[in-house]
Amino acid sequence: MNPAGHPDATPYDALLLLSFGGPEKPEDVVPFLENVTRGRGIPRERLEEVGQHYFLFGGRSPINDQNRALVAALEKDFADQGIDLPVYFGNRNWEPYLADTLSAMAADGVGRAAVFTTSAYSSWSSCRQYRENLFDAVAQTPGAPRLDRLRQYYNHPGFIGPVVDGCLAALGELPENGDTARLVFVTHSIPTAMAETSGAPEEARAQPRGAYVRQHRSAADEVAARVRQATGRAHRHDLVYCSRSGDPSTPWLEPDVNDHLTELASDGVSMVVLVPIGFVSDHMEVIYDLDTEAMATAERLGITAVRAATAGVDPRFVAMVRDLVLERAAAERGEQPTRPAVGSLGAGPDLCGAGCCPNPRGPRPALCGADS
Ligand SMILES: CC1=C(CCC(=O)O)c2cc3nc(cc4[nH]c(cc5[nH]c(cc1n2)c(C)c5CCC(=O)O)c(CCC(=O)O)c4C)C(CCC(=O)O)=C3C
Ligand SMILES: [Fe+2]
Repeated sequence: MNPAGHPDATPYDALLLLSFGGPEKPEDVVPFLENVTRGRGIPRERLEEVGQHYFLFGGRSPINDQNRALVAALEKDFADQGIDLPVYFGNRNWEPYLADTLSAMAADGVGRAAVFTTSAYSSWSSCRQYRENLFDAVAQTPGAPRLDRLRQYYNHPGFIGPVVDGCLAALGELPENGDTARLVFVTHSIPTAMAETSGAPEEARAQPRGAYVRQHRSAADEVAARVRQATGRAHRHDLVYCSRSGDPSTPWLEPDVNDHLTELASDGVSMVVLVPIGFVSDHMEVIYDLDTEAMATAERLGITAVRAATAGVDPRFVAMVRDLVLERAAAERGEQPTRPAVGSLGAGPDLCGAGCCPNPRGPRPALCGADS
């Protein structure tokens, strides 16, 4: 608490919401895809296919609107709590670009900011890549603020709670309250080599499957256990993948959600809840890859499927962001804050471990690590 009795966000002057970005009109789609895939060796056919997903939705991804809604919810939450902290928004791949946001922060006199990313898990793609982008954007911005990326939150109760309620609501929409439904947890596939090297190197040696899969399993197990507690029924659950990209000859995490549904149908499963455990809002991977493609697969197979809600702007998720800011602020002041985490993996570190989640194309400087 500060002298006015409000929670103390010292030493921070601002919060930066950092996200992926998405196109907002048809003319944006191709340049957006070029931004995302520059130097990534993604085959032309895959790009054309993904472009079609965006055009199916009028060339507009919902992700930026969802992030603007999160910014507004955070501003209101901070105001209600008496926390005087402006909230900025920047993206890796589309407007508002991170570097432009940092310039605006510098112009506003922001000296130090906490950074919350809309990506909850460890891997190069979902964590270190964001930190590399932070390094690059700071390097090109005169007077850029000092930035502290907030810790991973895949196992924070403010994330798990809304996902559990999303599952319960989805079960309620199924016949017989979904009593025989399978919980199918879905996340973004990544190359298996990237999954294996995700997390800190010493962690990877102890647990060779990598932090990305381990963290998802932990979150999925925790959600399933809480659903069981609430319903009194044990639903079997699986972790599967969507949105595979890249060169078809490179192995990526499997099974794909559509293949898995086919497998479930042949095992006689007739009801499924799709749980987008890897995503925090209903962006294109959710509304196309799950709501459009996987739902069509389920229908073709005679499976009744419902998709569980993502955290979005659930008040517990918004409060989680506030708590992570205050927790880190306290730690930076030399205090020992409590660090909420559910499941067996514990709260992640404030600074990513040295050499964690290596870039498949070779080392690049990154902010917010023990070796930065
Ligand atoms: C782990 C992960 C997350 C979750 C964590 C996080 O959120 O960061 C995520 C999120 C997202 N991915 C998104 C969009 C795309 N991802 C692509 C390509 C790729 N994703 C990858 C991984 C991930 N991606 C990877 C390894 C590639 C291959 C290229 C590369 O090595 O980087 C491509 C290229 C076309 C294609 O799919 O091939 C697009 C268009 C959007 C925006 C959605 C919207 O617009 O609403 C979001 C939130
Ligand atoms: Fe992606």
